[in-house]
This record gives sequence, structure tokens and C-alpha cells, in this order.
Amino acid sequence: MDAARVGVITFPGSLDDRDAARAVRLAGAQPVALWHADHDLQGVDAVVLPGGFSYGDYLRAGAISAAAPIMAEVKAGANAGLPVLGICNGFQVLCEAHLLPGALLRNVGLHFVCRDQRLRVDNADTAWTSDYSPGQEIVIPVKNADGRYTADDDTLKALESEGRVVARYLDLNPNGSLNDIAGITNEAGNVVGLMPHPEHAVESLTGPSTDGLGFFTSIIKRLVNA
Ligand SMILES: NC(=O)CC[C@H](N)C(=O)O
Repeated sequence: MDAARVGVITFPGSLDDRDAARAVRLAGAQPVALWHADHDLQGVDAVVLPGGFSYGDYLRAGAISAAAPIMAEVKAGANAGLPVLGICNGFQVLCEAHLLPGALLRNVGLHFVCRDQRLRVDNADTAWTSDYSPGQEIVIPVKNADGRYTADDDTLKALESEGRVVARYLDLNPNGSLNDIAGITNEAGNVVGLMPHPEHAVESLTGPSTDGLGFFTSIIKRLVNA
């Protein structure tokens, strides 16, 4: 089979699109550059919304990007089962686009927090986490100002009872996220939002570990076996 094609969307102000594309390539797939103003996904097999400060984080982080032309295609695709991963600012966009529930608020300390973070992968059944084992502990960087996951009580209960918390912060919670939530998935398990950055932990030369590569190898195995 030809290499899986994974789209990486660049919005004005995206920061980590090149690292995401590099992670896709290292994992064995072909990255496809997509632009926020595009009206089609070029037939990609999966989509990554990268980190950064899309549209300068104006209004709220991710709010303007959620209305970008390409997001109409991402929404239609996600609702039809297309695997979508939102990393940090991408997670913020997915919440603003209502592809994931809840919201990401300003960190409790009101500071931008940048450090290597220990996480536990609590759900290894999603399209993006199947290469991990349930409960696996990993270390990848976290770097954001608006990372405090919040949701109303009913949503939180549903996320917990349905096992939709994908990853949790271990040690110190960096931002005050409810239930130490670092990442969640939608009901179908094809859309995942993650606040820390797996694409910055794919090579030992430049990252704190290679623990992040699993998000990208997971999706590629899923696509190849589909
Ligand atoms: N690293 C990022 O993607 C930053 C996300 C976001 N703009 C924030 O500061 O919260």
C-alpha cells in the first residue's frame, strides 16, 4: 500500500506545523500541507491541527480558527470518522469547533508554562493512542498559556465514565485542568485533543524522549490495517 497521507493544517500563527509534519514522516507516513483557507482536504487519510497561536489567539485561543474555511471540511470529515488530532492550539480549535466538548481556559498560575511533563495514557483505544499500552507513562513537553481543561459536571462525568480521558498529568498539574486532564477523545474515538506536544518528543537528539512518536505510529498502523 502507498504511504498513508496525513494532512497538517497551517493557520496564520501556527507554530508547530513543521514539527508535526516531521513527526508524521518519522512515523512512516507522508505529510500533506493544508492551508486554513483551503476548501478541501486533498483526500488525506487523517488530519493534524498543530500547536501555535493561530490568528494570534485573538478573541479566545482557537476561536477564529474554528471558523476558517478548512474547518468545514474537517468537521464533515470528523463526523464521518476521519481521524483528527489537535495538539495544544489544535486542541483549543477542536473545542471551539465543538468537535470536542469543554474548553481550555487560562492556566491557573496565569503564566505560560513550558516544561517536560510526565503523563499517563489512560485510553489506548483511540485512533491516535493504540500503540501505547493502557496506563503507560510518557514524558513529552507542555507549553501553553491556556491549557486548563474545563467542562460542566455532566460532560466531565461522561468523559470519565466512558473512558474518554486519553491522558492525564502526573506529578504537578501544570495548569489546573479538571481531573488532571491532558487530553480527551470524542465518543467515536477518532478525534483526539491533547494539550502537551508529542511532535516535540520524536527524536532523542531534540526531545526529552521519543515517547511522542506513538501518537503518529498509532494512526499509521490504523490506516495501513484499515
Ligand atoms: N503551544 C501552543 O500551541 C500554544 C497554545 C496557545 N496559544 C496557548 O498559549 O495556550
